[in-house]
Amino acid sequence: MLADLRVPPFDPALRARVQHAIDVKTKPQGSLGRIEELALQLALIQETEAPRVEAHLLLCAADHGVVAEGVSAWPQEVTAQMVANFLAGGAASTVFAREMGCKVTVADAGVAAPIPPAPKGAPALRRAGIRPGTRNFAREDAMTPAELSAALEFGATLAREAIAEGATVIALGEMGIGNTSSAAMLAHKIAGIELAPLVGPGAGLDGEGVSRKQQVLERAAARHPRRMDPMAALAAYGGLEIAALTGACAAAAAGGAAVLSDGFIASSAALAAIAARPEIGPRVIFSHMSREPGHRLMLEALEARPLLDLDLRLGEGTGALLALPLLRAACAMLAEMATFGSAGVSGKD
Ligand SMILES: Cc1cc2ncn([C@H]3O[C@H](COP(=O)(O)O)[C@@H](O)[C@H]3O)c2cc1C
Ligand SMILES: O=C(O)c1cccnc1
Repeated sequence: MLADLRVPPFDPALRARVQHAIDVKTKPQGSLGRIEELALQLALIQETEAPRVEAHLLLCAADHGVVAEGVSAWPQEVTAQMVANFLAGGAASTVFAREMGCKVTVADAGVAAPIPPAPKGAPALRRAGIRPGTRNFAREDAMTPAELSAALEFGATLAREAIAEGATVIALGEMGIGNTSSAAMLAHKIAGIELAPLVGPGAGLDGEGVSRKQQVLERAAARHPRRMDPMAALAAYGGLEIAALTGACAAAAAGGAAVLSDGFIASSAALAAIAARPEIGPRVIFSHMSREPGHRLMLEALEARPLLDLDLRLGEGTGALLALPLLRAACAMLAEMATFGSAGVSGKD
């Protein structure tokens, strides 16, 4: 799926025009720092001098067979229960999405347990119908190549639908008990980062739990070569929700939308997409740096500078949602700020 996408380089003439438009605003050049960089990046991604933020969160959930090895502090059924909580609007991410005016698609990319009924009037749940959770990657590959393709395509479809409804920013959110284990394996095999510092507490393991997780992941890592192609790594160690987000990231980039990544797990999906197609990289904005220790290493490998550092360690797209006001401010700066000429301020335009 990723190999067929067209992701063109940015237009240098548009870059020069937008940079000039930013430089003649009534402020010392560069004084709005990363907000100026964001405005330029959004303009280049959206191919317009007037970028806008119409945000849509793709909240993909799935289960992980590797949870049988005791790698999470939480039981697997929490994934299904949290999906019901998303649909009811009571999770952190759905609260923040309402607050930020962000549309949400809740998607079951492969949840193992039955999802408790949602209240009347809840949004529809999108279902991939591929398989109820991955296989235990400590023993065998998590997915077959066909299951991986279906998960990538499922996420790509969600992104294309959101763009067709007007989204200009696609935010990545995930839920899946055990998915910090997948994310650590992906960073290890795709970016070549040492495994040990990528293994952290996730949703709340204690020191003993982290040691057990480390042993399980080291054993799992030995099943394959040290470095892997991103798609092979996704099939071997990925989650269905991570693969769906990889597909969504790639399709959003090809569709001219900005991708707003989230924490450790969402970033592993973006990492897989960028490793497969490096042209996607400049179209991804890394919203924040998670407290999960491996996230810093992953962002360094991607040469990415996150916008926020709020000690979040939740996922669900919460960091992406909290960064939306910065993207909106960047667009408003470009659209509404006066120039030295228009405001009669002594300057250089
Ligand atoms: C109630 C609850 C809500 C969550 N929302 C996101 N996560 C986060 O924690 C999980 C990953 O951590 P681990 O790999 O240690 O299981 C994922 O579901 C992630 O989205 C949650 C975790 C819990 C318990
Ligand atoms: O960084 C994240 O997104 C994260 C970290 C720990 C647990 N769940 C998610």
